[in-house]
Amino acid sequence: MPTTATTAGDPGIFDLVVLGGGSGGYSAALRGAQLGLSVALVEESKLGGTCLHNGCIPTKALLHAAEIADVAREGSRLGVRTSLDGIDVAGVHAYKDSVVAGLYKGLQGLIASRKVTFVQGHGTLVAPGVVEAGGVRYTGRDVVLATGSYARTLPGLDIAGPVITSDQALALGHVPASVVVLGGGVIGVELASAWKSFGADVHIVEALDHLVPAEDVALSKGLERAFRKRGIDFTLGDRFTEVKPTTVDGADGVRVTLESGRTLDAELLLVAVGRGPRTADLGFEAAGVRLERGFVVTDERLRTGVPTPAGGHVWAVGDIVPGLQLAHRGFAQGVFVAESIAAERAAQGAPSGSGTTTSSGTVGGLTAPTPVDETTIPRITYCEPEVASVGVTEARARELYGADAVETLEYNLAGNGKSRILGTTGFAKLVRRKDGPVVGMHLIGSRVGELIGEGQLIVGWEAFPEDVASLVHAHPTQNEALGEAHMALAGKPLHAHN
Ligand SMILES: Cc1cc2nc3c(=O)[nH]c(=O)nc-3n(C[C@H](O)[C@H](O)[C@H](O)COP(=O)(O)OP(=O)(O)OC[C@H]3O[C@@H](n4cnc5c(N)ncnc54)[C@H](O)[C@@H]3O)c2cc1C
Ligand SMILES: NC(=O)c1ccc[n+]([C@@H]2O[C@H](COP(=O)([O-])OP(=O)(O)OC[C@H]3O[C@@H](n4cnc5c(N)ncnc54)[C@H](O)[C@@H]3O)[C@@H](O)[C@H]2O)c1
Repeated sequence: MPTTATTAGDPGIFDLVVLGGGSGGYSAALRGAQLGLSVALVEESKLGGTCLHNGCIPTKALLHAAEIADVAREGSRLGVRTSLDGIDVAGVHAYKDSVVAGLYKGLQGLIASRKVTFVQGHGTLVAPGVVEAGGVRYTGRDVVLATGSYARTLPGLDIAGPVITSDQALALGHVPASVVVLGGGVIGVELASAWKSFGADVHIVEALDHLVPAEDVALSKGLERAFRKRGIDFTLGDRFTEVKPTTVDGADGVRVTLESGRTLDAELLLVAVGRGPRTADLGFEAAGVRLERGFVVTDERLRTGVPTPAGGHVWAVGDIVPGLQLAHRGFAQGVFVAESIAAERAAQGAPSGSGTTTSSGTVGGLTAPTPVDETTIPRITYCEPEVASVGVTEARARELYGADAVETLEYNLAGNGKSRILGTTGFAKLVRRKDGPVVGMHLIGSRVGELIGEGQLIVGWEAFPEDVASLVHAHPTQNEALGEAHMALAGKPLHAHN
C-alpha cells in the first residue's frame, strides 16, 4: 500500500511534489523516484486517474466484451454454432472492474515500492513550490501540475438523469434500449460501437462534416461506411439545440432537438463533446501560472515559467497542457519532466555545474531528455472497426510540403490474407513526401490499432517506403498489409493492383 504522509508536523521538503495521480502525474512520480528524487504525490481520488478508473481501461474492457458479443452473434458465419443469449451487464462490470482492480493494485504497489509519499487529499497550489492538502503544506524544489480533465458539456445542457457523460456511461447497470450520442469524436464513436454490439439503437450527432473529424478524411469516410453497415445511425453537420423529457416506448426518455429542427428520441443522451482542463480554483493563476482557455501555458520543456524559491520550476503535464489528450502522451510528458528535473539537480550538484538543461546533451552526468514530439504520438480509436493513425493527414501534408509534393497510397485489406480470415474490411493509407519519407500512416479495420506501433517507427524514424519494402513481414498477418502497402508505394506491389 502507498505510504500516507503524516498530517501532523512538517512533512519536510521534497525534491518533487506532484499534484494529481493520473497518467501524467504518477509517471512523473515513479520516474522521479527511480532517479533518486524524494517525491510526494497528492491525489484526491484514486491513484491512476481518469485513464485507469474512468477512461482507457474500463472503456477498452467494455469494447472487448462487445467484440465477444459480436463474435458470438456471428459464429455461424464460420460454421461454429454460437448465439448471443444476452448481455449480463453485472457480469460485464465484474470483468471490467477486475481488470481495473488488478492494474490499480499493481500501480499502488509500484508507488509504494519506489518510496513515493502518497498523499490522499484535495491539493491546491498555495505558492510556487508549495501544495497544500488536508491542512498540510508539501514543499517541493520542483512542482508538477497534473490535475487532468473533466467531461465538458454545452451551455444549458445539465448532466443529470438520462443526460450522461462517459463517467455515468461506464457505470450504467443495464444496456440502454436507445441512445443519442452528442459528439462523433473518440469517446462518442467508442461508446456508440460498444452499445450497438450490446444491442442498443444508437444515433450519433456530430457538428462537423465527419465522424472522428480530427482524422484523415479517408478514415472518417471509412468509419461512416462501416457504421452505416453496422446499423449505427449518425447525423453530420448538425448541432444540439435542446433536450426535453419525453416518453419513449412507454418509458422515460429524452427528445433531442437539433439546429436543423430535426428531433431524435432515445432513452439516454450521452454528451461527448470534448474534455476541459481541470485547473479552476486550484491556486494556479494566483501562483503566477498562466492559463489560456483554462489550459496551462508551458514552453516546449513543459515549464510554466514560474520559478520556485528553491531554484526549481512549476511544470505541467497531461490533459491540462494543450495538445493531444492521451494517456501515453501524459506518461511520456511525466517521464520527460522527471528526467529534466533530475538532470537539473545533477547539473547543480556537479562540481563544474554547467547550469540549466539544453535540448540535448549531457548535464551533470544525466542526459537532458528530448521534449516529447507530438507529431509521432500514435492515436487509436477502439471502436469496431478500429481507426489508428500516426503522423500527418494528407491534407496537412499538402499544407506543410506543398500540394504537389505529396504522394499517397491506399492498400485495401481485401488483399491481406489475415484480414480476410478475420472477416474485416478496411485499408492502410500512407502519406509520403514525394521522393521522401513516409510522414503519415492511417489505418482502419478490425484490430488495426495493434499495427500502428510499426507505423510509429516508420514515421518517427523518417523511413522511406523503399526501406520498409525490403523488410520481410510474416505471412499471414495483418501486419503484412503494412509491408505490402510500402512495397506498392515503392513501385513494386505484390498483392495489390496498381
Ligand atoms: C472515456 C475515456 C476513454 C479514454 N480512452 C483513452 C484511451 O484509450 N487511450 C488514451 O491514450 N487515452 C484515453 N483517454 C484519455 C486519458 O484518460 C487521459 O488523456 C489521461 O487520463 C490524462 O492523464 P492526466 O494525468 O493528465 O489526467 P487524469 O488521468 O485525469 O489524472 C488527474 C488526476 O488528478 C487528480 N486531481 C485533480 N485535481 C486534484 C486536486 N486538486 N488535488 C488532488 N488531486 C487532484 C484527479 O483525481 C486525477 O486522478 C480516455 C479518456 C476518457 C474520458
Ligand atoms: N482511444 C483513445 O485514445 C481515447 C478514447 C476516449 C477519449 N480519448 C481522449 O478524450 C478526449 C475527449 O474525447 P471526446 O470524444 O469527448 O472529444 P473529441 O474532441 O474527440 O470529440 C468531440 C466531438 O464533439 C463534437 N462537438 C462539439 N460540440 C458539439 C455540438 N454542440 N454538437 C455536436 N457535436 C459537437 C466535436 O466536433 C468533436 O468531433 C479526446 O480528445 C481524446 O484525446 C481518447
